Amino acid sequence: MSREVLRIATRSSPLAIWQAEYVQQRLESLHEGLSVELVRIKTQGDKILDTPLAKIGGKGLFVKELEEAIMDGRADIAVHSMKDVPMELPEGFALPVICEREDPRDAFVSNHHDSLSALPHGACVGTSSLRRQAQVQANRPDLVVKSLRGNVQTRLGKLDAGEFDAIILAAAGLKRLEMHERIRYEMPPEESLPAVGQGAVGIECREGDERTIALLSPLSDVDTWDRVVAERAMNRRLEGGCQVPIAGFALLEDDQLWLRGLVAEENGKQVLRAEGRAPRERGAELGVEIAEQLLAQGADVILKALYEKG
Ligand SMILES: NCc1[nH]cc(CCC(=O)O)c1CC(=O)O
Repeated sequence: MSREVLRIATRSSPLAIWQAEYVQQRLESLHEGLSVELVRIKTQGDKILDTPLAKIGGKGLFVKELEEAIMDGRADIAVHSMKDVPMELPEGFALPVICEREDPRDAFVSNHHDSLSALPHGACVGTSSLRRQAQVQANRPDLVVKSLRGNVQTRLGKLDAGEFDAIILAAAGLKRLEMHERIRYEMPPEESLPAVGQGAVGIECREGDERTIALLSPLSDVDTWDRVVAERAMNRRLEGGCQVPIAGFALLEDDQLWLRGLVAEENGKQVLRAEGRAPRERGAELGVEIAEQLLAQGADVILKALYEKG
């Protein structure tokens, strides 16, 4: 009997490879006789490193080229950071599984300073995320935020070379790559509300590919799913691309979802916040409700101004 094969399309950054290998190992240990292979793809988003992501088409860029590999038969599934997955999938694709979430918080990384509040006046912080930038500037208007792109290793290298006094990265990436010791502290959600889907890995496949969906389904984590559904419903209602200063973070407490949302001006001058609770099976409605609270406070004006600026 020939071995059954499943191919995973993945970006070729170390973090993407870690995530793909995690899915590979889980699938192979769950399904005896299944052989899982990685198809590494160097996406435009990984190649163009000198331009802010927002200017070259946003994070959707990371996802699209993996979808093409599924469509033309080079791969059966794609493994993504949920943070990078656009709110609407193209026709013909499904995202049936979200795996258990790693630490969703942002991490403060610095060689000389303990925290954001301990940074000297006028210090330089590296991040390319408008969401992180806005929250840094809201807390510390005196700091200078400079663009920082590249994979996790590249970003740490720039910090070590002295280009920044501190940088902010996803804690999940550092923990997965066994670089926990670089984290000075995990920023509490009150200080840096995480991005929608941060720390969660999702698996995409062809719509209607029931054989693949059946193989994947044991990897699904229902708590993560319910949380990310609420966060993404909020983002969808805000029509937020990924390159906008929007944060959304849900927790489960006794089967109740608690969703916090934020929309900000990138200079941090205006920060809108909303939060609410709902039974876990009503995450989609809760997301819409929090988005509407933000819109009523003026989120639409902030977001429109951003899109017009381009
Ligand atoms: N924007 C790129 C990206 N996409 C996912 C992660 C981290 C891992 C995750 O959120 O699951 C990162 C790096 C970062 O934000 O520092």
